[in-house]
Amino acid sequence: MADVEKQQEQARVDDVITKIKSTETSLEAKIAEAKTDEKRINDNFYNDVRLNVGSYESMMDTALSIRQQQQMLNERNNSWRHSAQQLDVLQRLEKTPYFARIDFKEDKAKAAETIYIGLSSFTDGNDHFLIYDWRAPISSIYYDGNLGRVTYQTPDGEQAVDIELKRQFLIADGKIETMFDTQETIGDQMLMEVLGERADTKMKSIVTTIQREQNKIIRDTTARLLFVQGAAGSGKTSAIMQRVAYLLYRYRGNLSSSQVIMFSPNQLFNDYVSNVLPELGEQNMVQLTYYQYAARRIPSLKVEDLFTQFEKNETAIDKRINQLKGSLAFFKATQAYAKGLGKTGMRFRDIKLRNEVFIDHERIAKTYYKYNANYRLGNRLNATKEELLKYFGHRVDSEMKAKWVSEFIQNLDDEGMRKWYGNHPRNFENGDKEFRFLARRVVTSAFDSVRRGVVRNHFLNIKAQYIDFLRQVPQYINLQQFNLTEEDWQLSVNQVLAQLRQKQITSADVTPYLYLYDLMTGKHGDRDIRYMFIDEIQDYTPYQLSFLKFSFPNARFTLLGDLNQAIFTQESSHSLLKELATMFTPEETHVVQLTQSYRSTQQITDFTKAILHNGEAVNAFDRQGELPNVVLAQSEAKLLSVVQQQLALNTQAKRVTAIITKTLPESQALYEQLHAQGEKVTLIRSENQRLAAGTIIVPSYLAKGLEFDAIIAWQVTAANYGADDERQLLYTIASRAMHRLTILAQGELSPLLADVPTTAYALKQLD
Ligand SMILES: Nc1ncnc2c1ncn2[C@@H]1O[C@H](COP(=O)(O)OP(=O)(O)OP(=O)(O)O)[C@@H](O)[C@H]1O
Repeated sequence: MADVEKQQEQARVDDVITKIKSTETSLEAKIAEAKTDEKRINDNFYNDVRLNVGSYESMMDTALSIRQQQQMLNERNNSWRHSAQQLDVLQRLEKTPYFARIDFKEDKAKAAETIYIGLSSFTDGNDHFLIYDWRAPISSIYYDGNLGRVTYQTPDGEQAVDIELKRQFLIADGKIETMFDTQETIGDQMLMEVLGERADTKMKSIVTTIQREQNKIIRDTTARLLFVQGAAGSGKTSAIMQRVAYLLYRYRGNLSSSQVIMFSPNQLFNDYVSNVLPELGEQNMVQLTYYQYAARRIPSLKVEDLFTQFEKNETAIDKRINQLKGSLAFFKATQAYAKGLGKTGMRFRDIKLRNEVFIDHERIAKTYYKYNANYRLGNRLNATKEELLKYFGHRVDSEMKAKWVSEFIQNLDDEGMRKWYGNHPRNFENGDKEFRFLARRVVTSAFDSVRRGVVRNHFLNIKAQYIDFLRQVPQYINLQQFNLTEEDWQLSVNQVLAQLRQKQITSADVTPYLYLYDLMTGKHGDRDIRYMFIDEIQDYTPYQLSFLKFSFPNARFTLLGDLNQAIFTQESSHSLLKELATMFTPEETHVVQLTQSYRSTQQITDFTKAILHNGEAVNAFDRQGELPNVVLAQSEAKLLSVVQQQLALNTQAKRVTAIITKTLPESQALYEQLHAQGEKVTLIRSENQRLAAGTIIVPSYLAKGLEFDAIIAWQVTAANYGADDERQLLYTIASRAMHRLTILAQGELSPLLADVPTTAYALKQLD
């Protein structure tokens, strides 16, 4: 491109940066002022507040004045925080003001308009846009169209324009490093440059190179359920991070990041993606794992964690039972059972006070079932609680006459009196009234655990109820359909009972347990959450998804997954899609399939996709690299030296390596050995760790969703990956590699690699 043109563009960049800097200066002044203001209010807080606690009226006055001061403080605080956020964005813009330019015509007869697109919009003093936010409606044409006629969505409907020029820039520290005009949607050149970079311990945003299909996901605002099936490395996770940023922009003022939740596969992954939104100038949404969500709701039980779930040995019957417990049929059975509880069968516990029955379960049951059969469980429960509290009140009244109460009050010293009166004024009409006041306080306090028990539903016996439900499941579900006998089933219920007695619950039981409890108590879920994102959807059961839909009734769902990578639900993952289809109506469901894989070189993608049988489509991106290596050795010592050699090679090529083992004990053992040899490696043993820079060793189930320059897959043997249901796991492991893949096995290689063409890898057999 002509140098003149580059100079002109650079001159514009310089001009925009000068304007950005000047806006920064005025923002800084504004922030300083708001902060000083805040400090002044804070310092004078108690001088400015009228403190008067003499009478009730003057106390109200004081409270009001405190509230006013508080409000003033909050306003100042908000204002400088908002400005600080703006400043943060400007500081980013100052380094890279924009990455694209588009020239287009709305009308053939008119002159072309030029816009520049960057991380955020920026206007000059006259409200003239110097930079358009990448999320603005018009910016969509950068991602969507080729040159020529294109249309884009605006809040007022579709708009058509003719694109005459599309120019991309790489600007660093205010200097244009490269710029080129492109015919493509987003030039391959730019994408190639980005993809050739090294992996990082933190995910990066893809804002400059979003692909057309991804743009569809990012900007979809009409679906209630947006389902994305995407091959490994096709940018599902990247696209949802961008989508959150988009939604926060599109609904600014009406949607806050706290109304957006993302369920992710593990904590390590949360840490991995934690920089993307801040990089885009937005706050992170709420991120949690399903385990955290469930465990937080039942603090009294120990919920089976990821490690146990993955490493336990399940029998074929266990697997079928879990499949049943994850099905929609089981979800419906829970509903049907709960409905039946409106007539009979609710289990109640006595409410006790110091080991004595205070309200016995029969009284509770009688109260509960005296209401009309049409009453919903939640209303029935509330009415019961009201009634029980009334009864509690009567018991307090009669207890006030007890001898211990008058003795207690008579023996109170001044300090004790003060405590029982609290803030209550002591102007009683007569001594009798005063005594009754104190007696009520004393008795209510003595009975307080009973009142709390009523309010907090302690008289419900959820454990017994859940077991009762499980026992009755054969009445609702045909066990034969799940290839189970009545005996298999009842034996499994005994196991659940034993676990509950030890205050434990498996991941297969925790969701039905919570759902049953919610139905019993009439809980309606969290209505505040507007958007739910679930990544790695293939590891969820239809039951869990239905439960999440119930728990977040006002949320729109974006579900992302790769049916090729189901590591917990394996064979049932393909029926998931069918079951999903029944959860939302077809009109409100959008399905997008991403088949292009961006993460890995063509050689790695071709190798990994050959591991799959009847898999979902995967297309390699044309980025060339080495063939994957497969090395076989007879002894572990030999294999270990191969690891060391490969690590040295990778380091030399400035590639960071992750060694992935199947299980945690294997990771630990390998770590010990490498460590003893003086290798610098970090063992990732729990999801609560952070990803370290340098070589890491990680068990397979923690590597979900992550990516690394180079992968060494340890012990890909027939013993470790022999069964067909480990195919998806092996695929997941291998597809983490961006540039290099090494597969190692001692003895017999996994038969799951048998169908990979021998031309797709380099084989070395050591003796
Ligand atoms: N449009 C894009 N521009 C640049 N890089 C991209 C683009 N799309 C994806 N990538 C890169 O490809 C890699 C894989 O993306 P991502 O992790 O989002 O894929 P995924 O579909 O979630 O993968 P998996 O299911 O295997 O975990 C990342 O390095 C990401 O930055």
